[in-house]
Amino acid sequence: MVEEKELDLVNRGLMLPLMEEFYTIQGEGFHKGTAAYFIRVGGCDVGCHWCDVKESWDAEKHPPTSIENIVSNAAKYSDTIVVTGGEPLMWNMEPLTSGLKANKLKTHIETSGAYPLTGTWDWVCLSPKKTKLPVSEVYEVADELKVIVYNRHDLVFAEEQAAQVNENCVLYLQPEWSVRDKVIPLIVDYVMQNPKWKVSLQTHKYLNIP
Ligand SMILES: C[S@@+](CC[C@H](N)C(=O)[O-])C[C@H]1O[C@@H](n2cnc3c(N)ncnc32)[C@H](O)[C@@H]1O
Ligand SMILES: Nc1nc2[nH]cc(C(=O)O)c2c(=O)[nH]1
Ligand code: SF4
Ligand SMILES: [Mg+2]
Repeated sequence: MVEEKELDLVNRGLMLPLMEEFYTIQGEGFHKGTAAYFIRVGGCDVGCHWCDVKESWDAEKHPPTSIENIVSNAAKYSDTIVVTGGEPLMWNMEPLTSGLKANKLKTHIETSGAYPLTGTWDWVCLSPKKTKLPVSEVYEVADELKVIVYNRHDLVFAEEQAAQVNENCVLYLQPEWSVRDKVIPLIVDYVMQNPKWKVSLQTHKYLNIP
């Protein structure tokens, strides 16, 4: 019975399968270098073969946690909260972001955009994936587009995705970590030839922080 009730609360976004939460420095994209509290929500079915957090995929491995607990923890650490996963938009983000906003916290999301947008966001980082493309409403609100480059074709994909975001969206190419030595030269050349793009690195991995 308890489990059924929890399932209902998770389905409504009042509890979330919480994988981990940690205070660190945003390593990637527009807000790189900014201290932020990360909330990593379990569950993802997008299936990127190079995903650096595959342990997040199975939501059932992560304990349903009440958003009151998540919010009160977050508020102790930072005024900037990054919600990531897993794919956070698999869940109803409205209760979590309402709670964060009630505490005057800035809400940022890292998402593949593969599910409809829920929640209230100060910053949306859209990282689209070929295996499960973003829904149109996420292209409309994205503040930054961050395309992961694993091979040359990802530069073609990046342009296709850039054609769909709003005009104020900041454009980033980020090397896939395991092939960084091979793709960084491609990205550097491409950005110099196409300066509407910027380079994003996973700087937390160079800094040896979470
Ligand atoms: C783990 S994902 C979680 C959020 C969401 N599922 C998404 O993909 O945007 C967080 C960010 O890390 C990026 N990422 C994941 N694995 C990576 C890797 N091996 N190299 C570079 N970036 C990676 C994703 O593209 C995304 O921008
Ligand atoms: N420091 C740090 N910055 C990040 N930016 C996006 C991350 C993510 O996994 O969503 C991430 C992460 O895992 N750590
Ligand atoms: S969408 Fe994000 S969490 Fe899901 S597999 Fe891809 S990188 Fe990993
Ligand atoms: Mg990460």
